[in-house]
Amino acid sequence: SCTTSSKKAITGKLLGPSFKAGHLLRKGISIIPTQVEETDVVIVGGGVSGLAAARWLKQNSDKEILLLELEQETGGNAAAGKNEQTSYPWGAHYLPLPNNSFTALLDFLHECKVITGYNEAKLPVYNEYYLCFDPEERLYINNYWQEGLVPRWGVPQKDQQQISRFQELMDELKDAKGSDRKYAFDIPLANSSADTQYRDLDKLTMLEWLLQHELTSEYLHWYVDYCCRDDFGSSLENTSAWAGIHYFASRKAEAANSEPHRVLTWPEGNNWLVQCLRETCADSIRTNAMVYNVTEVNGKIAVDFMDLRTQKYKRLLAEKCIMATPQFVNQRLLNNIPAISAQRKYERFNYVPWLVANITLKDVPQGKGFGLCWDNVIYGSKSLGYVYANHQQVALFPERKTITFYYPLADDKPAVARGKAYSSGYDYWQEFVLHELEKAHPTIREQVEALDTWVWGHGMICPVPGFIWGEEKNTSATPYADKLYFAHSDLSGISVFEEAFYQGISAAQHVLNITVA
Ligand SMILES: Cc1cc2nc3c(=O)[nH]c(=O)nc-3n(C[C@H](O)[C@H](O)[C@H](O)COP(=O)(O)OP(=O)(O)OC[C@H]3O[C@@H](n4cnc5c(N)ncnc54)[C@H](O)[C@@H]3O)c2cc1C
Repeated sequence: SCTTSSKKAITGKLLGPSFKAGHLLRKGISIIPTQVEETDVVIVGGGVSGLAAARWLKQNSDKEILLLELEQETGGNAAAGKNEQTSYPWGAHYLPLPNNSFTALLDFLHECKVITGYNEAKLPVYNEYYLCFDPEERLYINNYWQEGLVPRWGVPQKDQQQISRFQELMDELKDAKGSDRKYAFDIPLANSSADTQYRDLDKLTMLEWLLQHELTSEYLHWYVDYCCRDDFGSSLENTSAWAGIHYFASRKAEAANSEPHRVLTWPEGNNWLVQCLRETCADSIRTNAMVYNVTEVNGKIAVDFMDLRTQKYKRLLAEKCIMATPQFVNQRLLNNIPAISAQRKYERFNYVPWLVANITLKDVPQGKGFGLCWDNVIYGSKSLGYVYANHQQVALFPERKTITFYYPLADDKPAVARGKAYSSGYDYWQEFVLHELEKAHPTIREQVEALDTWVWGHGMICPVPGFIWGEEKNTSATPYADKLYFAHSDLSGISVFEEAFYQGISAAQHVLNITVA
């Protein structure tokens, strides 16, 4: 924690990923450790991608592996916290029902009993405790809470018609296939059609695409912009149209006991899934291990790290290594492999900063209209509203409620937004969050007891036009010398659990020389 405050009797802290480590890595460490250990495979980074790679190697080989994670806990962006009443997410909070073609993910969900079995039609049966309970979503619009997030309350007829036309276009694109017979939009996105008819949409912004289709309604624009901010932290103006459409057209789930649009969620968000992944490889994980240099020594990969607990420097020598770290980190770690540092460019890897707050209240004030839901969004606000963490608890009427507020800092260029975010203290963020929430709940301040904030300086990769199917990302994902592999969600270009999981598994398959299906 950085600072604490008791302003207005609301207690709170400002938290975030290890800032000191980032500073050390930017400055550079040139120490060559004398303490050396050997292993078969090293995985750098213990987010979803690194953990998915470790699980796969454990289950499909007898290789000795070691996973090095900078923070005290694994999980990366899918971090979670806890108060006396409930667990809550600091990052990722839900997983949409996956496509049934993504069998590796279904197998994992079966393993951790999120899927309890399959019906006669081979459709997955989902555990009812993890399917988001009703009521799922509401939107505060024209001074009223309406059910669902698509704007309707007080929305003029002509706008509603445009919204319907947009939804019809998305439904068509959901079924569309390219000349290679692959879906135009699929998850993992690497399985999507290579047909230029679709991939060329990556050259446009989502706003340009809407305008090309004469979709001009401000209500529709707000809704699509909200969806881009929710999934990518970016706005209509800087999201690739391919990525924006992917949000609506890539999901084709079918379940035995659920509507396809429902989501899987837990009070602690996707950290629940992280714990399941972690259990499969716990004995191979070393936390508080800050990797600062990865290089090639006598045909092996040398991974140098500092043990943050003992301040000792160590080297691991491995046959193979998976970098499950984002490229803005790899950029600092791979400088001593000339073939990599000379060839790779990172300018187009843009990471949007995010602000997340967890707020404990006596009660969420009731406004006019539909009651408290899991996801509560405010029309016209640049925040994503809030998620109600107690929603998935089975206990009724908790004494205190906890809500998680999300805000992507998408208005400035990422580096500028990051600078501002790092230089703002706790009091600034407390006021910022309360001000946003007051747009729907004018009396909320009186209810708040604790308000903690978390700044993600590099929250999410932003799919700016030309990035997803561009050269730069492709080059960064290419393995080096059959020894060094890359597996972070930024190499998909969109930051979601499914892509991180896919990246981890496909790197692990490459390590084992298995051709990826
Ligand atoms: C606010 C927010 C909300 C989100 N909500 C959702 C959601 O609801 N649903 C969803 O599917 N996705 C969501 N996401 C995205 C999701 O969290 C990510 O896609 C996914 O968890 C990323 O996993 P990863 O392994 O690719 O990367 P990361 O989580 O970035 O993992 C990288 C790991 O590497 C470690 N590391 C970094 N540097 C070093 C070093 N030098 N040495 C050792 N280790 C190092 C980091 O500490 C980290 O643990 C959200 C993201 C954010 C920021």
